[in-house]
Amino acid sequence: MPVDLSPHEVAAFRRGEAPAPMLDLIGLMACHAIRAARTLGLFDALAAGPLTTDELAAAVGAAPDGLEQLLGLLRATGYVERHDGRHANTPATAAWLCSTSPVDYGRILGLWQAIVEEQWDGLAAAVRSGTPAGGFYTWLAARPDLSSAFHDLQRGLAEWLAEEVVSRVPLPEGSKSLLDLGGDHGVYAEAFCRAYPGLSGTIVDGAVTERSAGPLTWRTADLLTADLPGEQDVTVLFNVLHGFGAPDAAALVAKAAGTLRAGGLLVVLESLPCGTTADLAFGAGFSLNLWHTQGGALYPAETIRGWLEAAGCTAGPWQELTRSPAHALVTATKPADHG
Ligand SMILES: C[S@@+](CC[C@H](N)C(=O)[O-])C[C@H]1O[C@@H](n2cnc3c(N)ncnc32)[C@H](O)[C@@H]1O
Repeated sequence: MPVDLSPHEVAAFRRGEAPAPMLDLIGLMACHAIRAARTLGLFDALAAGPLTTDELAAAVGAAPDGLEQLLGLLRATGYVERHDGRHANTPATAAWLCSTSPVDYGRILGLWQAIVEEQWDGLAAAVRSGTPAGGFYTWLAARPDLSSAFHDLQRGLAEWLAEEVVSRVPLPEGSKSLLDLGGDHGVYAEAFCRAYPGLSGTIVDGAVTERSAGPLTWRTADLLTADLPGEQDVTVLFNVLHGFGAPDAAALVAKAAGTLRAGGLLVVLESLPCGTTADLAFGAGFSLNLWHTQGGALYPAETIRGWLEAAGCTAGPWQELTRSPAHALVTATKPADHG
C-alpha cells in the first residue's frame, strides 16, 4: 500500500519540492518485499495471530535480523503493524495477500512484476520507433506458472462477473448457439448455457486444449485467420479487443458480426478507461502494457461502437458493470436484412 502521506507532504511532492519518483521507488521496493514475504510464508504465518520477531522467524524459518528489516519496510508501507512487540497483518494484507484471502492479489502482483520486469524491456525503443515488442502470449506460454496465474486471473474475474453479465444480456428467444471468441476458460459461455437450457457454446481461443464438456466445445484457433462457424444466435468478444491493434480489432468485430444469423446478438465486454483515480492510473499502465506487449490498447467506448456500426450492427448503450465499474458491455444486433 502506498505510504500514508500527510497533506503537507503531498503538497511538497506536488510542488516539486520533494522528489516524486521517490514514492515510485518505495512502491518498487514494496513489491519486492511482498514477494519475499510471500515466498517465506510470512503473511500466512501471521494470519493465525500476532507473533514476536523470534516466533515469526521460527515459524517461517528465517534469521531474525533480516526478518526485522523486511518487517520494517512492510510496516512502513502498510502491510504489517506492530503492537506490544508483536507483528500482525493489517486488514489490507488479510484481505488481499494471504493464501486464504478471498482474492489472492499477491499472485496477480507476481504476474505483473514479471511482465513489467521482462516484457517492458525495450519500451523506449518501441515508443521511439512506434513498433511494439509484441509476443505476449508466446512469452506467457513459455512460463507455466505465470500462464496459470494469468488464466486463473481471467477465470476468477469471469466467475465474479458472469452472473451480472448474463442478467444484463437477454438472449433472443429460442437461442441455440453461442460463440465465445477468445473465451479461454468458458465461464461466460457456461453461465449463459445454465441460464438458457437448449443453448450450446463454442469457445474459440488460441490458448485452449480442444475438448467438450456438456453443452460446451473448445476449439483451438487464431481468431484472425480461423474459419468461424456461422448462423450463431449470439457471439461474444469479452476482454479480447484490447489485445489487438485498432485495424485488427475492427476487422475482428466485422468477422464476429459475420458469424451471426440475421437478428443475432454481438456482445462486447471491455475494460474502459474510467473509474476511480486508482482505476485510471492502473488503466493507463494496462493500456501501455497492451500496446507494448500485444499491439493493443484500452479503446474508448465510442471507438468500439464505431466498429460495431461499421460492421452493420445496431449497438445499444454501454452498460457499466456494478460489480466492476472499470468493465462495461455493449450489445449490438445484426439487422434482419443484413448480409
Ligand atoms: C484477456 S483474455 C480474456 C478471456 C475471456 N474472454 C474473459 O473475458 O475472461 C484474452 C483471451 O484471448 C485469447 N486470444 C488472444 N489473442 C488471440 C488470437 N489471436 N487468437 C485466438 N485467441 C486469442 C487469449 O488466449 C486469451 O485467452
